Amino acid sequence: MKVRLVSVGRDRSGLYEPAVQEYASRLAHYTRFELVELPEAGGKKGKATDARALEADALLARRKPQDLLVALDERGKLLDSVEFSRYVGRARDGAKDLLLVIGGDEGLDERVRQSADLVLSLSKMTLPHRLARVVLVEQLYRAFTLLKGEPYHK
Ligand SMILES: C[S@@+](CC[C@H](N)C(=O)[O-])C[C@H]1O[C@@H](n2cnc3c(N)ncnc32)[C@H](O)[C@@H]1O
Repeated sequence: MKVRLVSVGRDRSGLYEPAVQEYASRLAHYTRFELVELPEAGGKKGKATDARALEADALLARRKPQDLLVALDERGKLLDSVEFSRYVGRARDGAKDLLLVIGGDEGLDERVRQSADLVLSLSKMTLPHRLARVVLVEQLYRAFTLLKGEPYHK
C-alpha cells in the first residue's frame, strides 16, 4: 500500500517540519509513504478563488486510479483514531492507495472536496496547514500501529 500526503505551501518557519519528518520515518516501517509539497499559487490578480483553482488542478493531477482521495477540511467528517485506522485498513485490504490532500492558506477548492472519497476534519477549529500536516502524519502512524495491534495507541 502507498500513502501520499500532498500539501500546498512550504513550512518556511521550520517549526513543524522536524515532527513531520520524525513521523514520516516511523511510518516508513509500515507502508510506502511519500510527502509532497506543492507551491502555493498566487492567482492572476492575487484572488483566492484563482489560487484555489490552480492548486486544485495541481492536486487532482496527482490522483491515480487506485487512489482513495482524502481531502482535509475542518468542515469534513470527524473520526476518532480507531475509526480512522479502520478506514486505512479497509483501503489497504481493498488494494487501494491513499492520497491525502491539505490545502494552502486559501483552503481547498470545492472541486477537490466534491471529488474526494472522504472529506476529513481533524477538528472543528481551523489549523494552520503546516500544523494540520503534523497532526495527520501522526494519526497515520497511529493508525498503522493500531492495525498491527501495537501498544502505541492508549
Ligand atoms: C489555513 S487552512 C485554510 C482555511 C481556509 N480558510 C478554508 O476555509 O479552508 C489550510 C488547510 O489546512 C487544512 N486544515 C486546517 N484546519 C483543519 C481541520 N480542522 N481539519 C482538517 N484540515 C484542516 C485544510 O486542508 C485547509 O485547506
